[in-house]
Amino acid sequence: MNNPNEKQLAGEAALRYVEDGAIVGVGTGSTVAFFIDALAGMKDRIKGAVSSSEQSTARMKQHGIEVFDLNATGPIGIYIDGADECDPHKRLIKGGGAALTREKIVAAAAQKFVCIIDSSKRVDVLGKFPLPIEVIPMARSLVSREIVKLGGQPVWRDGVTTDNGNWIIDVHGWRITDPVGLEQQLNQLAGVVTVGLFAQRPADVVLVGDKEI
Ligand SMILES: O=C[C@H](O)[C@H](O)[C@H](O)COP(=O)(O)O
Repeated sequence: MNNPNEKQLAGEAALRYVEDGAIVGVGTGSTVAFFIDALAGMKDRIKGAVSSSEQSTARMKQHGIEVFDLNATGPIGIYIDGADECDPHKRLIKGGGAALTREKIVAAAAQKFVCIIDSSKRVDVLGKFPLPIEVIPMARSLVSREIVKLGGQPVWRDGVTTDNGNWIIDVHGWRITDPVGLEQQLNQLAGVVTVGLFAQRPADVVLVGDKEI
């Protein structure tokens, strides 16, 4: 079960990693919402943020936090985001909220990725949570057939369009023992925009509640 208390603790604890004058990379989701609310308390000490979704942008703007275009900032020091699953090597499944593509972009631009989760997200092997894959809409069936060949069960997240105008396939039934290999393999399929595996670029720090693991 997701634990809102631990999510709030993690969101607030992440402030420890935010330095004065920073442009902060900000992820998406219910745990990040706690982080954004906490960040609002120090908004006069930071320069602003780069956002990974329209949802997080709206919440930050409500708080008066300035949101920059990543093209205007160059590399950023810190990225704070949640996850759907986290293994002992800090490799993640993300994209339960369909924000995986912009999340992966901002994570790639950041020197340090701090992942904030509650204890329900910790697993030994990734894959119990269905793996989200963002696809170009015309490639949905093609990519789904390729996933079946790889032993997965693709389910179209019908009715969901990402901030980038694409669709999501959730893949059930994979026990992901080689996350880096699977991420590379799926990235090569025509029509795949982003795989919700963060294995080639795992988190640097994971906070479970207010405890760093
Ligand atoms: O697309 C959504 C993101 O990857 C979220 O960071 C992830 O789904 C975790 O969300 P939450 O903090 O709401 O459990």
